[in-house]
Amino acid sequence: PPVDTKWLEVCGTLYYRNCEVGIFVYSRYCFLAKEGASNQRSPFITFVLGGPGSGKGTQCVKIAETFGFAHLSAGDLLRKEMSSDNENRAMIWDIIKEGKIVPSEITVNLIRRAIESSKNHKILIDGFPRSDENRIAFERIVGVEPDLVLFFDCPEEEMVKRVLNRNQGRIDDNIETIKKRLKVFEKLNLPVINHYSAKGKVYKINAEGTADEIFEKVRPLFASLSI
Ligand SMILES: Nc1ncnc2c1ncn2[C@@H]1O[C@H](COP(=O)(O)OP(=O)(O)O)[C@@H](O)[C@H]1O
Ligand SMILES: Nc1ccn([C@@H]2O[C@H](COP(=O)(O)OP(=O)(O)O)[C@@H](O)[C@H]2O)c(=O)n1
Repeated sequence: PPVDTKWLEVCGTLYYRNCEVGIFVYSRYCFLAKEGASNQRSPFITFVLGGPGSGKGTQCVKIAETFGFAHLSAGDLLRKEMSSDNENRAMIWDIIKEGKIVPSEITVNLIRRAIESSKNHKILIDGFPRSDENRIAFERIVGVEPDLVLFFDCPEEEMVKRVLNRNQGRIDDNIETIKKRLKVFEKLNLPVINHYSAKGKVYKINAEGTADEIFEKVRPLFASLSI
């Protein structure tokens, strides 16, 4: 099992006082750690995709509330990184302002840490992967594939309208950046959806209508999962 250095120190100290006690405590620790590791359930991962403003975040909140999922938003993780003091903040700011895709290593590592620190094994990853490069980096770094991919299919005019009304003070919710984001979505994100469609993992939902109406189309899918 992974060794906790604090425990190693404790066992070392005990060992010097009384080697049998040290060995006993260490072997007991190893046994319990192994048991804990094998009891951990492997995560059930759902990628939630769709164009900017298609309603991914809104539906994720409802799924999380109703079905007990953890909601990890790639965009929120990047915005948090952008507003904290770190070496990547200026670069992330520039890329988001331009509607481009942040280097995969950065986003995947933020998601990996969020998955690791979540106690929930049912996880929604909202707004990721945005490109084949994102997808391949996730497979390499996190080492798993999604169990399910939700795709909110929404007409462009509706997405533009929603984003312009979002009113959250985001640097990318303006008409110039939205046009760029829509182009990036078509060029880089649709191939990811096609990749998972070919694997039979995509559940496509027409994202027109009210948020409640759309959730009624999402609900049966999650209600049918036995996880
Ligand atoms: N079905 C809907 N009809 C109208 N407005 C919506 C709908 N779903 C979400 N919105 C609003 O549109 C904006 C974008 O939704 P959001 O969930 O943030 O989309 P995304 O995460 O895909 O960018 C938000 O202001 C949200 O309140
Ligand atoms: N996997 C991701 C997700 C978001 N992003 C960046 O974050 C921006 C906002 O993403 P978001 O998912 O919060 O917003 P929407 O496109 O859903 O409105 C994107 O336009 C990208 O610039 C990224 O680079 N890589």
